[in-house]
Amino acid sequence: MAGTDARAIIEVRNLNSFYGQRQVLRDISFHVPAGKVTVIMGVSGCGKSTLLRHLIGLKPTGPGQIFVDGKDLAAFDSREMEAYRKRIGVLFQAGALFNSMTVQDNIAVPLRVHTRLAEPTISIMVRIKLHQVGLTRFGDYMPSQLSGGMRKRAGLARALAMDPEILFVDEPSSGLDPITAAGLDDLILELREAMGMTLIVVTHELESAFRIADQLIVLDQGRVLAAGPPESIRESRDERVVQFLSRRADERARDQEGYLAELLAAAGGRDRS
Ligand SMILES: Nc1ncnc2c1ncn2[C@@H]1O[C@H](COP(=O)(O)OP(=O)(O)OP(=O)(O)O)[C@@H](O)[C@H]1O
Repeated sequence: MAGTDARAIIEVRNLNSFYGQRQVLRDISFHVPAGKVTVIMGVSGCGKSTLLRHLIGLKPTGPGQIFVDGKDLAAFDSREMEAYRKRIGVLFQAGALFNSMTVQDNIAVPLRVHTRLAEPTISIMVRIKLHQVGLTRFGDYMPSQLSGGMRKRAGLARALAMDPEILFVDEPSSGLDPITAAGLDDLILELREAMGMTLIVVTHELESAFRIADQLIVLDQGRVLAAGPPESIRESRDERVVQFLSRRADERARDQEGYLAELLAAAGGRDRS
């Protein structure tokens, strides 16, 4: 298991996934070690977000299985699923904050929905989370008043509100400048160090992936291309892995929107000529 002796908290076994007739994940298998950072990476459209949706129980599995603490996620009854959802936190790509609420009210949402804690207790817990993500002074700000990096941190604070054992993070660095992105990576590592949290991070950012991962799962067209500790991926002689790593370096600054803009500019240029 990726060169680590940690217990597997999640095991994915021969998972396949479909949207209608279209297969997007093929025979995916890997372990998620407890208390470590597992990074799922790959180019856009390779199936990272779909895999994440399976792992958090938003998309039914099959064929194939996902085991949580040895128990098949597909066999969870509603009570077990609710218990699992309480054990996990999710930071979605866009942060998904409620724009009409202050940052502190956003963070309080899971506590108000899932617990019967009194308001003074909730207020203390919210302040702890704000402190944890470095936003102590920004509790009464509206999301629109925050920078992109601060919004991500606020989203992270909300994902941490219930003190999850497992935290899923979708594209932490997307839309952030490199320094802000590195700050978020440090925060992720701190959660592992200080809280012993299990983290599963989805990213297409090579640099960030290598900085934070204990284990890397590289997806390519819905299959696991390589899995293991970062050093074993970096040293891999598998031609497809080498190609993937070099291609990613070339494409670092070229996200989908940039690519589309280039195409449109090129088409515009042709029209004018
Ligand atoms: N709801 C859906 N219905 C149909 N096809 C979908 C749906 N969601 C994703 N897909 C397709 O499944 C494939 C995998 O998508 P997915 O979003 O999992 O990839 P990804 O690696 O997360 O991409 P990105 O980095 O761009 O988010 C893509 O071809 C996508 O078009």
